[in-house]
Amino acid sequence: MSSLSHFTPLLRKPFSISISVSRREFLLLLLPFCALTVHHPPIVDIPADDIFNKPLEAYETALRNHGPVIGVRRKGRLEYILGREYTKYLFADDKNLSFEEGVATVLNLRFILAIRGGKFFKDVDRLVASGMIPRIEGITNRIFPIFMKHATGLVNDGRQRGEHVDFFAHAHHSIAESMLTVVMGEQYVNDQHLSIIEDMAHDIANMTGIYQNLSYFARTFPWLWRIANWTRIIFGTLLYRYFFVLGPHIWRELRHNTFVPLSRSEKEHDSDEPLLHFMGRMFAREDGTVSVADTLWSACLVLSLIFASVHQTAVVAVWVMYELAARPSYIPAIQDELMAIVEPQADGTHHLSYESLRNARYLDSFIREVMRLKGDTLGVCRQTVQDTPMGDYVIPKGHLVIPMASLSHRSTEYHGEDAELFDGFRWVEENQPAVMVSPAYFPFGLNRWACPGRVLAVAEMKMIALTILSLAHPILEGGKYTVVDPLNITSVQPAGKLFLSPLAQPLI
Ligand code: HEM
Repeated sequence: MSSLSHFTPLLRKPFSISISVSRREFLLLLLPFCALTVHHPPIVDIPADDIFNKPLEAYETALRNHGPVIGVRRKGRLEYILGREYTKYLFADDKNLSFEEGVATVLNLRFILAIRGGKFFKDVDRLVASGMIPRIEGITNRIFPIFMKHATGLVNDGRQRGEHVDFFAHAHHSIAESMLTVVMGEQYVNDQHLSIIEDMAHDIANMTGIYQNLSYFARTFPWLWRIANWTRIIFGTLLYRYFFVLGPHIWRELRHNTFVPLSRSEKEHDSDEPLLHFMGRMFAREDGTVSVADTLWSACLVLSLIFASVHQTAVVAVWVMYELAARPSYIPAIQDELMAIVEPQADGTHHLSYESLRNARYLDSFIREVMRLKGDTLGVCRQTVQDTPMGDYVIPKGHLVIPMASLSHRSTEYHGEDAELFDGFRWVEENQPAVMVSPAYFPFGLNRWACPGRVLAVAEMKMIALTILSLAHPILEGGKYTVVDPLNITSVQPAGKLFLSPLAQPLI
């Protein structure tokens, strides 16, 4: 019997977080004294085919049969998977379970932790949380016309060709242009820069292994695949295009201007300031200049921001549009809502401000329901930085720990008896917007490291959906789509032929 097992009944009770965490700390103190008898979680062998083709059933069955903490080997790595009851501990315990270590491991970016005192994630977080989100009103005003322009082009294109549209390319392109505008300013938006941003977002997605599950070679020889992939991307897109083409502009903006350091600046919320100038203020020295090292670092931060913001939002926007097309009965209420919130302008055009997007409650609820039920399995993760007690077990240091999202997102204890049922408007009266995370709903993560860009992400998804619905009716061939990578729902868009049937009279 485990020497820790006499604590087990206590840990199984539904303690408040503060009590349970202190118990876990107590257990940690005991660890050195009972190191010889600690129990590691059972290692469960799940065939690779099941992991990649039906992960939800495979992992849920394994957790049901072997307990709520199990070890599973995937792509040559031993990972620990948690059932619903332990998920909240994972998010609460920032000391033992590191977000930065975990994400760096999963994205194949461990070297980033060794640079600049390991401040990479904190800097990106600050950029988004302080440089973008406080300016969300101004940002929305600047980028809404971009979404409207591309939606009009897409619907016209679909009509002229009489064919289905590439909705992922549309979402990716619109978001990339928006981000280029927000990060560098309107004057830098041109076809060449846009194609670099788009290719970079795509390549980094590739580099981090997002499409790895889809390739037999990558799944079977992960190390060889990583080396080949990295070499191609670093010497191709990254150096040749990003650093040599966009790099000089970033250099000029940061090195040829002087900035009032953020600590002294009075205009904290200048809504028209490109993010690059916010970076200038963030890294400005006392004399207002930005050092060479900080300029190069800023170029890297821009790169990671492009990846974090473009790819995933585009993928989830596809999920939302495909679900709307697959469930057309929800569309009239969302179109009515659009008519109620849209702001007619003096020049005859229509605008959607951040405030009006916030009032799109039916669409917001629909987005939340899509994100809850689209089938997330192993999405967010942490890595143990020391041996970490979890229930009856101790998870050894240096391993990824991943909550099984479906067990929380579809839990009847959290969401009621009809938890599995898709009810697109269930959140309208509940007052739980799509950005509000909890142990019951964490597609944007939870607690300290919850996605800092989720307010912008949801606003962009709303702009993408509403601009299309104002012009056309989305129809999926056969009324269905297929899930391409069931293990990577959030990062790989579903497949299906989407047609946009133009409305007789555009709504806006
Ligand atoms: C639908 C789109 C998006 C989804 C589903 C998403 C999801 C996530 C998730 C799950 C995490 C990790 C949270 C955790 O482990 O607790 C994360 C982190 C992060 N996200 Fe997002 N995200 C989205 C869009 C965005 C956008 C638009 C931005 C930037 C404007 C952004 C910036 C970041 C950053 C910088 C982090 C790192 C964590 C931090 O710095 O605190 N994300 N996101």
